[in-house]
Parts: sequence; structure tokens; C-alpha cells
Amino acid sequence: MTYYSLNKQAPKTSFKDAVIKGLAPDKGLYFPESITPLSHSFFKNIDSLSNSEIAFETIKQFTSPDIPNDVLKNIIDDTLSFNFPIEKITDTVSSLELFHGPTMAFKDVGARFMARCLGYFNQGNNNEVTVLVATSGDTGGAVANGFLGVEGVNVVILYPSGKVSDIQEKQLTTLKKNIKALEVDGTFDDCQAMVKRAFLDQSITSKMQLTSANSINVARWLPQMFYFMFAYKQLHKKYNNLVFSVPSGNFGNICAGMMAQRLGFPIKHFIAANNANNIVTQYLHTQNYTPKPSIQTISNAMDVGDPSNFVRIQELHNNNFEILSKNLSGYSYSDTETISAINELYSDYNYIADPHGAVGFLACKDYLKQHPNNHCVFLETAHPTKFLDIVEDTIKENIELPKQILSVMDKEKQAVKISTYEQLKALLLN
Ligand SMILES: Cc1ncc(COP(=O)(O)O)c(C=O)c1O
Ligand SMILES: N[C@@H](CCOP(=O)(O)O)C(=O)O
Repeated sequence: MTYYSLNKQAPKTSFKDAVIKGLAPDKGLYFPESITPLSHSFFKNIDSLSNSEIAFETIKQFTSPDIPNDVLKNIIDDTLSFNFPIEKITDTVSSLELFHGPTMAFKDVGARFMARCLGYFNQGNNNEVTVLVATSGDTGGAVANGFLGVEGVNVVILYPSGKVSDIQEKQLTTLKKNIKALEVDGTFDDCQAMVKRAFLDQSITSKMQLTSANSINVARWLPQMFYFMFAYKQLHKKYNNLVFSVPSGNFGNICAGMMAQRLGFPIKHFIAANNANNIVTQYLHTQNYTPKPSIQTISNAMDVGDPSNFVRIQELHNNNFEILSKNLSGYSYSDTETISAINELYSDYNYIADPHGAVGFLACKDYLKQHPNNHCVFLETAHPTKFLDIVEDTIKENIELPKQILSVMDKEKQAVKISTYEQLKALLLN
């Protein structure tokens, strides 16, 4: 597959090069030059395909010819070693649980897939790659876990000080080895801006190969398509009117869902479920896209004031507002509303949701009020114990900690505090 930069000022490139560079030299996000819908027989036979087979059939056009089929199959088998179950909440609402991986947030699939692709590209050469990643909570832990011990790869994670949960912080600061955490005095947007600036800083890039493990990297973003496909496989016999409510921050996940739709998956509509960081919801109401400094909320991983992937969403809809607004709705909720939703899910349906999933549930309910006769799937993007204090205080129950969480609880945090880009640069160059 050939990829082009959405800023259209950089040469086209291969999958391998797009993964190794992360961001195009003109600061644009890479985008596939073609998207070929899957065959009729794929959809006819989907019930007999395993998750790995579905993933292989859907992603191979984007990785070929740089990753041979047998290698791709192994990467996928290794990546998808856990389940993606659906829980029925009501007759019209289901939860797609994406938190059964090693760090218990949906980022595990993309991070593991990308780590394995980079590991493959690095085999037999001595060129070290430094993966720079900005996190508002979950990407950092998933990338730390996915890239731990990958040869020739050093990982540097920037996270906003005091704005991630205790467990998220443990997951991204305790692994050591090739993983370094930088605690930034600022917001997620400050972290993301520093990372993007480093990619364009020739005094750094002339000395080291930098890449990104945020969803700006095609190998982190594209595997997120799988979730929508696995949900379709589980639900298509029961419902022919599926809409997805996606708790959104950087908009990589929902954009991956739209890629699945372009491949032929019959998804009727997407709902961007936002917290108070409602840039896209506002855009859908006003047609004005106005990035703002992010606001701290209890669904912290969505505290993004300038979502990177919105440009990809626009590209997928021909940069045409009419087309986009037919396919995407947006809703935004306060922390108080989120807490009520956690309560409602627990007391009425015996379901323990995390704050991100709860925002997704609220958006399903509001969409269905205006558009009945659909079945709404909200993505439960993180395990509730990642936000232990909030969830336990809300439902007034203790929740059992899964082994993935217990394994990091007592580890010692190791992070370097920084507050400026110059400090990041000095750390990278040393
Ligand atoms: C738990 C959780 N939910 C939702 C999101 C938002 O996803 P996206 O950035 O792909 O919109 C994130 C972070 O990205 C997350 O960690
Ligand atoms: N919510 C994310 C923010 C970064 O998103 P990404 O998908 O672009 O990595 C986080 O948890 O860090």
C-alpha cells in the first residue's frame, strides 16, 4: 500500500516507511492511497472466520507488500490473544468490551500490532528507533507493555502530571528496561505538541530515528478497525441496524471504525461520545472547528483539545460537511452526568462501567431517543478498575482487581519531570 500525507507536501511512501516515520515530513498524517472493499464471499462466510482470520483479511491490503502474509498472520495471532466480548445492556444497547488485554484498555491491540511490525522491520539491522508517545492515560501503558523488550526500540512516554489515574501512572512508569516515562507539567495537548515538534526538529532527527506510537502512526491506528468487525460478527444475525457510540478523544478509534465501514461493514451511523472536551460535537453543530485547551475530567483519556485524527475523518468523507454529518453525530457530557450513568448502569443493569464507557452509554441513549429502531453498541474502552476511586465511590462497592492491575500496583514509579520542549530535547539527545 502507498500512503500519502494529508498535508500533500511530502512524497508518497510505503507502509514500512510510514510506520518508521510516524508523521510525514510536512507534519501531515499518513493516509492509504486506496481502500478496497472486502468481497461478498468474505461477508457471506464471516461466521466461520476466527478473529485472526477476519483481521488478516481486512488489514493485509494496508501492510502489503512490506509484511509478507505468513509474518502478518503471526503478528495478528500474537496481537489478538484475548477476547472482545459483547454484553447486552438492554434490547437496544450493548457494550463491546475492549479491555481484556494486558493493560485493560482498548489501546492494547494497536500497540501490540505496531510493536510487532516495528520489531519485524528492525530485524537484522542495527538502526535503533526511538518511539515517542504522548498519553492522556491509556496509550502510555499499552505502548509500554507492547514494546517492552522489543530489540532496537527505545520508548519515551510523555504524560501530563497529576492528570492520569494512579493505575494508569503505574502502568506507564514502572516497566524500566527500554521504556522511559516523562512527567510533563502541562496537559495532554502540551505532551502531544512536544512530540510533534520533536518530529520536525532536525537537530534531533539528524541524530536519531524517531517515530510515534500514537494513533497518528498507521500501524497503531488501522488495527483498531478490528473491534468493529468483531462486534459485527457477534451481532449481525440479531440486528441489521448497528450504530456505534465511541468514547472519543484523539478520534483514532472512531476513525478506524469508519475505515471498517469503507471496507464494507454495514455500520449505519457513528456517534462521537465526548466529555467536556467537545470540539468535534461543537463542529457538528456549528461547522466551526475550534481546538481549545483541554479540560480535566473524570474520563481523563478523552481530555484532548485538538484531536489528531479529525483530519483523517474529514478525508474519509471527502472533506464535505454534509456527507460527514450524515454519518456522524456528537454528544458531550459533564462529569456529573457521567457519574449518574455509572450509577444507572450498575443499579438498573448490574453492569460496572468505567467513566469512558459511561459517556458512550449516555450517547447511545440520546441518539436512540431521536433515532429509535437502531441497535447501539457503545465501546467499553477501559476496565473500571483503572479508575478505581471514581467507580468505587460511585457504586459504593469494592471491585475485585484483575491480575493485570494487581501486577503493577506495588511497583515503583520511575519518571523524570519536565516542563519545556528544551528539556525533552536534551533528554532525547543524551
Ligand atoms: C479508555 C479510553 N477511552 C476512549 C479514548 C479515546 O480514544 P480515541 O483517542 O481513539 O478517540 C481513550 C484514549 O484514546 C481511552 O484510553
Ligand atoms: N486517549 C489517549 C490519547 C492518545 O490517543 P492515541 O490513540 O492517539 O494514542 C491516551 O490514552 O493516551
